[in-house]
Formats: sequence, C-alpha cells, structure tokens
Amino acid sequence: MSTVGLQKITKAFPDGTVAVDNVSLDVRDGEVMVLLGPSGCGKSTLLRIIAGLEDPTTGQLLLDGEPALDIPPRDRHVAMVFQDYALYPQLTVAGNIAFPLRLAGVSVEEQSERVADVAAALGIGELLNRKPSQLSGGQRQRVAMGRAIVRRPRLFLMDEPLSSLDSGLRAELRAEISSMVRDLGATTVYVTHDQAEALTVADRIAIMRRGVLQDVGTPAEVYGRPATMYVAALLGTPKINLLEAVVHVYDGSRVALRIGEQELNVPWDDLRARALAHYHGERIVVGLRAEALVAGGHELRGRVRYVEHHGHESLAYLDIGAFAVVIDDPTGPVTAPKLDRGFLARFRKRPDVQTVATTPEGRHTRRRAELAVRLGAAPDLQPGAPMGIGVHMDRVHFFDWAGARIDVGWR
Ligand SMILES: Nc1ncnc2c1ncn2[C@@H]1O[C@H](COP(=O)(O)OP(=O)(O)OP(=O)(O)O)[C@@H](O)[C@H]1O
Repeated sequence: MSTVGLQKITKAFPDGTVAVDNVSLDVRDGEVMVLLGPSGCGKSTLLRIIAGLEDPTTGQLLLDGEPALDIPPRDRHVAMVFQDYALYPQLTVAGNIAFPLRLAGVSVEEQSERVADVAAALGIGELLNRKPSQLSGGQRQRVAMGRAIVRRPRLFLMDEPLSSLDSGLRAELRAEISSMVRDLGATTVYVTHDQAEALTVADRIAIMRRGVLQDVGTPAEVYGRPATMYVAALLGTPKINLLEAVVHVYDGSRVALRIGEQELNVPWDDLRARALAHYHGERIVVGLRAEALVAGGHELRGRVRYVEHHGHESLAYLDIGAFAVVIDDPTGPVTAPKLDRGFLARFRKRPDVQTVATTPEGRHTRRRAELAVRLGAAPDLQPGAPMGIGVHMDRVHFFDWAGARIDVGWR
C-alpha cells in the first residue's frame, strides 16, 4: 500500500521564483501518475519535494496518509530514476544493481538472487558482467531502472527517464516501463514534457503550467474533455486548432459561432448550446482537432493550402479564412502553423500575428488558421482546391476567452 497526498503545496525559492503554486494532488495506490508540462513548469520540484530533496514553503505532504515532511529522504522508501542514469562506471551491471542492497546490508546470496531476478525481468540478464561504458543508452537506462526496482520501494519517482534516448528506443522503453511498474504494482510518479509519452504511460495525467496544476484525469479524460485551452493545445498530434469565434444567438432558438466569414451552427439540442448562449456577442475559442473534421461535408468551407503525406494517411491543411489563437508562452507549446514562403510574403504585407489579449492563460496572439483534416493515403489534391468540411459537433471543444472550458455541468 502506498499513496501520496500533496496538499496545497507551494515552493518559492529565495530569489522569488514560485516553482510550485498551491498544488493539491492525490496519487492512488499502485497508480502511475504522470506530471506533464513544459520545461520550468515545476514538475521536478514537485518530485523532489516528494523525495525529500526539497522542502515546500507551505503545504503538507502525506505518504500513506501520514504527514511526511519530517521524514528524512532515506526513510521515505522511495526510489528515484533520473534521465542521466548516474551509474557507477567502475562497477559492473550486477554491481550497480546490487549497490543499494549492499548499502542496506542484505546478504551476498540474497543480493545475487534479487539482482538475477530483476535483470531477467528487464531483459539484461546477459549483461551482468559488463561495465556501463560497454552498454547502449537503452541498456544503461534498464540498469538504472533495475537499481531502483531491486530495493522494492513503495514509491517510484521517475524524472524524464527516457529523455536522453532516441525516439525509437523511447517508444520501446516507455511500453516496457509502463508494463513493468504495473507488474510490480508500485505507485509511480513519472515526470515528462512529452505528451505522447504521458498518454501512453499514465493511469492519470496531472498537467502543470507555471507551477499551477491545470487538469488531472485519465488520458482519455484530459484528452477528451480538456479543462483549459492550454491543456487542449498540449495534447494530441496534429495539434488542435484553436479558432477565434464570436457567439451569436438567433431569436433564442439557434446558436451560431462566427468563425471568420463563416457560421458553425450549434444545434439547440446540443446541451452546450445553452451554456454558449450566455456568451452572445462575445469572443470565444473553438477547439477543432483533426478527428472532429471530415472531408466532404458542408458545415465549413476551406481551400487546401498544402497536403502532408504520412504513408498510411495524409493531412490536408485548409485555409478557412479564420484566425487561430496561439498560446504565447516562451516555455510552453506553441500551436504555430507551418508557414510556407508565399504565405509569409503575403502576410508580411498584412501582418497576421498580433497580440490581442492578456488573460490568465497567457498572452494570446492570433494567426491565420490552418485546419488539419485527415485524408486517405494519396489524395489527388492541389493547393488552392476548395473543400467542404463536415464537423462532428460532439468532438468540438469550447473555451472562454480566458481559456476555461465551456461545457455542461463543468466544474
Ligand atoms: N534552486 C532554485 N532557485 C531558484 N529557482 C529555481 C531553483 N530550482 C528551480 N528553479 C526554478 O523553478 C521553476 C521550476 O523548475 P523545475 O525544475 O521544477 O521545472 P521542470 O518543470 O521540472 O523543468 P525541466 O523539465 O526543465 O526540469 C523553474 O523556473 C526553475 O528555473
């Protein structure tokens, strides 16, 4: 049994940097909780607070329901895995994995038994006599994991464990890590800035921005019902289009969203239409992911700007004469569309990027929107071709201008 409770944790460093800002989060027994966010958002600081390497300025930490801030790090029974492996170069693989057991005074027989078990589970049983310098990056990371597991900790803390590996190996190892921690049943807090990694590894994801917790939920929940525009922009490939729209209610009977020169109707039997009606005359943001759109419908019209081929499918990027909001955060993800030269030349004459608002979500800029629509493998489409677009309204997200979700029964 192992749970973590973070209660209103704030960490301000002496220079005034607030790395973690009033974060409350419960990690359940046996759960893999991923802390996701861009560099500098406070993920590592939170992890270090759980490990006891850092004290919060205010707030409480509970381990297994008990206040834990006074427990020294070595007595918290947590194992940390970092991105830079930190293996002892002079020790063999077996020596590295056995190291914490040796420190703990475990007998030599038990040490070699446990090392062999762990190495077999990680597929590095053949490498026990090698030195770290004779291993590949992936093998070194497995050894580092082995050294953490062998102690049978009640809690794993992993800080970007895969970030120094190439992308193929990352994908392979993240699947392995997620099945391994589940087999062990160990509660895990896993830090990453990679949304794809978070969506694969996590039971639940906690999304952070500038020290503030933005959203918590299963991968399906945070992807399917993002709490804020920022969360929507962070998750998914291709990135969501965040379109600037103005709400118009016709005679209290129909809600339409004016997107550029076009109108997207929200049927009155869509329960969210009532929530949207409160914004009559106001600017909101409409989030459209590729899976909300189908080529050949009639809800929106656009012109093909360019087509991106991905082998099994392709993505058409359409100009629909609308503006997209870009979350302008130097440390955050930017939903900047790819701009070709001609586009840039035309828009230099009429700048498309301008600051339009400063909200709690950050400084917003707008750009000419490019709507991504999924198509078959090799569509016969030329730039400039007109295309009708169908919209699955149930997959469309609405946010107010400050970036908070507009929805029925939303918190
Ligand atoms: N000792 C310190 N003194 C002052 N500021 C600090 C200190 N340690 C961290 N910070 C700041 O606190 C913020 C959060 O840092 P943290 O390392 O937790 O972020 P992170 O999300 O883990 O980023 P990364 O992925 O780059 O490690 C950053 O702005 C960082 O510069």
